[in-house]
Amino acid sequence: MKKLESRQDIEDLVNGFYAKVQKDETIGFFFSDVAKVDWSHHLPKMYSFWETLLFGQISYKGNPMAVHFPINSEVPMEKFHFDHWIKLWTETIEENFTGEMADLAIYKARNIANLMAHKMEMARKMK
Ligand code: HEM
Repeated sequence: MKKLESRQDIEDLVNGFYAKVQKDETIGFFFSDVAKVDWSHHLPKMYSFWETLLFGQISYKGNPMAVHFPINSEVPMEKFHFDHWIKLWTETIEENFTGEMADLAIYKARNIANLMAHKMEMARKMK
């Protein structure tokens, strides 16, 4: 199987992941109904986000946590949503890629998702 090693690989991975997300019954509605995501903006942002995290190519400058708070105040983003997000991400990687970078992409996503789940829960408690 292929190593995760180029910008093109990241684009393929991100496209594959969000194709799953869009038709997913557990988390798809956050994108289509709650945030009404413009995919032509969101996807390139996610390519850069992952390129920055994995290859240290600083192409993403943003605050990945911040955009999720307004979504969370409309519809609670619960731990099980994040667990499901991780499941889809891990599946997409394992179906297409192998090697250290692929493992790192799973590891980093899991850390961020867990932190994000915690922050969303805290934000709901502060209300
Ligand atoms: C259930 C879990 C998640 C849901 C439903 C979700 C949903 C969304 C939505 C709807 C947006 C678009 C916001 C907008 O443009 O208005 C977004 C942006 C984003 N998400 Fe998530 N997300 C989840 C988990 C994650 C995780 C685990 C990560 C990181 C590993 C992540 C990283 C990002 C980044 C980098 C952006 C773009 C931020 C920017 O605009 O600079 N998300 N997310």
